[in-house]
Amino acid sequence: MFGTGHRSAQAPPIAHRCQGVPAIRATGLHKSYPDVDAVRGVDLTVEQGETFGLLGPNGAGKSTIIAMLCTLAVPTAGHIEVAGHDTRTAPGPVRRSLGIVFQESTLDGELTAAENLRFHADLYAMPKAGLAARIDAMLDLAGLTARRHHLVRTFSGGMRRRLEIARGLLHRPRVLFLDEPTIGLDPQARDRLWAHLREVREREATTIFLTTHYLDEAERCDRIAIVDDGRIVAQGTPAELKSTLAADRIDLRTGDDVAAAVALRERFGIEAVAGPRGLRVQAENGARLVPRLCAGLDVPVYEVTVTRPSLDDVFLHHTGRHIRDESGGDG
Ligand SMILES: Nc1ncnc2c1ncn2[C@@H]1O[C@H](COP(=O)(O)OP(=O)(O)OP(=O)(O)O)[C@@H](O)[C@H]1O
Repeated sequence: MFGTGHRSAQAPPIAHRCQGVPAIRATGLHKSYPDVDAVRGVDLTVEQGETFGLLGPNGAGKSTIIAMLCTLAVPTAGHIEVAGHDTRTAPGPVRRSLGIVFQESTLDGELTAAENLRFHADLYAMPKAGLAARIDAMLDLAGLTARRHHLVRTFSGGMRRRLEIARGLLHRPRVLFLDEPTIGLDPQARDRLWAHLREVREREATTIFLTTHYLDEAERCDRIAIVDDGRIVAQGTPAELKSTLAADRIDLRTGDDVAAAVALRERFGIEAVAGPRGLRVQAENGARLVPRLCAGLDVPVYEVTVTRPSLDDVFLHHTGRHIRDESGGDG
């Protein structure tokens, strides 16, 4: 289990005290198993206070990357620093600097919410002074003050996840790692969890590093790395990544798609393909083009939709595949 922490339970969030050192710096990460090279040359830097997401389909290597960053897996090659500590030479300080929320719950259902937190405090040898107040604060952050004496086995999936986050934060880590934090939650519970993560970030000043295969969750991160087949294929803010794809998608429902396709080719030099609603074309500045397109077609146009590039388009651009086809995730 993770090592002991001897900071005062009342100390301010350490993220305020160590400006300048990246929360995470990983270079040349590789992880090979006998049958598969799960991670094949990953470099990433996460600044303090960022919410950073690894986006990728199932099997892309996200959990393996997070496991190496958390010292739970030893890299085959490469170098990692968490909060300035080397995971190979200083695993203890690294472990004290991080909190982890795994995909599978590791709470004890036969203990109450408060008992689960106290158990964690014992594991981390947190000092008794200020501990009760810290537990109160974490239960308040999780919205579970009224349920503090209830057995965890009576909690909903969302409540458990919030309690796990509270537990991960109890010892004031500099980085909170979350592996697929919303897996198994319904859309409302997912939304509530994201609101919760925003509050965590504001109140605790913690760097948040998460994995997801949901495009809408990746959109909520400050920066993301898109992972496929053990490699990072693109990295940046969601807006930056989407801006690298110039073309918008325009879907047209017309009175005569064949005639419209001919007119688009002859008058605008645009090749249309069959789309879900009729015709689909790709073009820069779709919103500006639409009035000209409609005026230039001799057939009735019943419906036009312009869609800006999505992170799925970015994934498609870099890998030739849709992320949601493989993950069953949303769009
Ligand atoms: N302990 C292990 N032994 C052997 N192969 C493994 C091990 N852990 C992961 N792998 C393999 O490494 C590859 C990457 O798996 P990983 O779990 O990191 O992907 P992921 O992106 O997190 O996917 P998921 O979202 O399904 O967890 C997969 O091919 C997986 O089968």
